[in-house]
Amino acid sequence: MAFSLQLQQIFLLHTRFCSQPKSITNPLISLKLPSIHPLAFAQNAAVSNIDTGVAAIDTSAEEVLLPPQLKRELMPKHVAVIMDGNRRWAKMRGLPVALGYEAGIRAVRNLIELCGNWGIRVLTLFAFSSDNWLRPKVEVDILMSLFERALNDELENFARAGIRISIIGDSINYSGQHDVVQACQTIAQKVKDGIIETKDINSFLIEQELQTNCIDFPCPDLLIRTSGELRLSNFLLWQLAYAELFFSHSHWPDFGEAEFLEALCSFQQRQRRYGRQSS
Ligand SMILES: CC(C)=CCC/C(C)=C/CC/C(C)=C/COP(=O)(O)OP(=O)(O)O
Repeated sequence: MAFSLQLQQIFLLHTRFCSQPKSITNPLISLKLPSIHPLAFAQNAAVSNIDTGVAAIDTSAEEVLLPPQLKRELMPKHVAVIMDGNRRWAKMRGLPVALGYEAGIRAVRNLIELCGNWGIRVLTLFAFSSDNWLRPKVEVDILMSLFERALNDELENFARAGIRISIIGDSINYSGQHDVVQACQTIAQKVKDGIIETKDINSFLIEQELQTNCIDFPCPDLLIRTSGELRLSNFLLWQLAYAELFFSHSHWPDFGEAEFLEALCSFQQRQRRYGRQSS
């Protein structure tokens, strides 16, 4: 219950600070508009999307100061992160789990700042999945109260910075499979109501019905998962179709600037072919 109040606040923030591109016909093109600078913070089992059309943090390409290892023209527009290893980080130090998540939240703050500084427009964080409800109640409660506190603490700062947060998911939790299922249900209903015909169904239409529809979000270019796990765990299943994957051995609370830089350098060395032949 307390958490839904937060969601309400987030959506208020969303309505107030988000500046949407006008006359969008192709969502991918719309996100390249230089006047729109979305930075996203996906919360939930998924996170969200932060969009800033606000001059105060308009990090248009020319103004962004990048570390020398990175090439501006090869920067990802959207980074998605599975923030694994908070409990293990705490256990390794003989600390309670809650302190692992608190350290994880500090790593989130740091990453948001780095993305803002380096001109990455959208950041999506996998914070709580449908499967996470199966964890001991005490751990779920800890996570929920930390989300609530972190969002309460940060909302004003985000608003001031013009950062827009979108919560992705079915109420609090998120499942990539569920997102595809709900998109199919919406489309089936439109066919039933005679709004579209079966032959109109294509990947663009499905994308539009996803909770992360590409009008607000370009699909992630880069997925980072920490803590050495090599799985997608039901995260952004459709949207990660052409994402480059980077797996870090660091536990999430230890994922800082050096680790992010390593992931971005690795990303910039990839040859992205989107299913085409190599050149
Ligand atoms: C406001 C906001 C977005 C906060 C984010 C807080 C945060 C770091 C959440 C991570 C949640 C989570 C279920 C991680 C996965 O495993 P695990 O880390 O619980 O444990 P593991 O060591 O068993 O992988």
